[in-house]
Amino acid sequence: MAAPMVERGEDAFRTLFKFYRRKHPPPDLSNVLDFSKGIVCDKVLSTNLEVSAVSDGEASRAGLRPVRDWRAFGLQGCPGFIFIANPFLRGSQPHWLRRCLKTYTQKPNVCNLDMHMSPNETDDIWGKSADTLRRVPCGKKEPKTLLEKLRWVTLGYHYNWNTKTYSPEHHTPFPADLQRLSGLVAAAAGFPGFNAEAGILNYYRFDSSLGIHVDESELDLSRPLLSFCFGQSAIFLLGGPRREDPPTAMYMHSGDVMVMSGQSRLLYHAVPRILQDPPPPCSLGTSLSRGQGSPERGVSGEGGVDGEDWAVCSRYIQSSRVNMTVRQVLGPGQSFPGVPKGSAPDAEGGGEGGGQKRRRSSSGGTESSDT
Ligand SMILES: O=C(O)CCC(=O)C(=O)O
Ligand SMILES: [Fe+2]
Repeated sequence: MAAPMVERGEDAFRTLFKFYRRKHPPPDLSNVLDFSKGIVCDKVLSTNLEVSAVSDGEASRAGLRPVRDWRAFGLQGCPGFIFIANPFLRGSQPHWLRRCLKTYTQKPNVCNLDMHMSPNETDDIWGKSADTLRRVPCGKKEPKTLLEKLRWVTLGYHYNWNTKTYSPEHHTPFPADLQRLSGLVAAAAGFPGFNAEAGILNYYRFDSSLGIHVDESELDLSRPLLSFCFGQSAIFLLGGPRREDPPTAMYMHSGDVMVMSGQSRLLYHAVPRILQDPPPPCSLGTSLSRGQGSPERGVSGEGGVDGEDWAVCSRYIQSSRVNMTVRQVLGPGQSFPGVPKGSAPDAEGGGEGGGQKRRRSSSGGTESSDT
């Protein structure tokens, strides 16, 4: 069945969300835009980047190709929306994926499991899951590991899913490497001086989705929102400024990056589906693999992902998708209401000191039918 005709009407977004989420019969994906194929229709526009804003060396140290080689697109009717089709160097996605699974899951970062488990139980999610993930063959029924139960992690200014706010009291250092990566992508997109202050990492399984929402909790909405995806492909729906506006459906493949800025910063969006069999070209098989036989491209001197860690990452990602959204919360010189200027905590985070429905419930994050 073809995608339903979307009308400007109350339920246009909801109708398409349900259409793409449906399992039986599987939805017709022929209307889903695939930026990895380039400019395939007049809705897709080419976008110029600030090629000289990022040196090749800086890009390479963050695991990115030279900016002149990035393929960036815009969308008719969505000014400020930039889709960058996998700008990562071959072999650098495993590095970032391992950061999402092994490092950013550590305290003092906050995750959904903290809502109903003791700090002791959630203090080493990777360590408590790795052996099982390495050992148990795919398809074998075993109790879920903590990594498989993980739905979201927050970084920097920790998003409060209940009040939908950030606060100066709940802040921990933002990971310096992710801050650098975000600064480079933002600069290439025309936003020099981007200061990554908050991150929401979403961990999706095949039955997860992220409900229709708009990200408006940041105090300075003139700064872009960046989104990085790893793992299984997903369908992303980008709507309009009103909740009921009909959305455009697009694939997000592993390595793809989105920048939501300008008018598109406040567009409604959702992730109705994670795809089990990504359509070709499947970026998982090529760009996310460590590239057998080829030298590993390390990032910032981190070196490659060793075999033991890769066994865990690759097993996990066979049935998962990880998305990082990075936000600047405060504008330059801005402070939280009631907090005198200059008293905000250090958001730079010199080290690693270190919530789908985004119908955000108390536990927030992605929703899946098994939680
Ligand atoms: O997973 C995605 O691609 C979207 C995530 C998102 O919209 C969010 O975290 O606000
Ligand atoms: Fe969002």
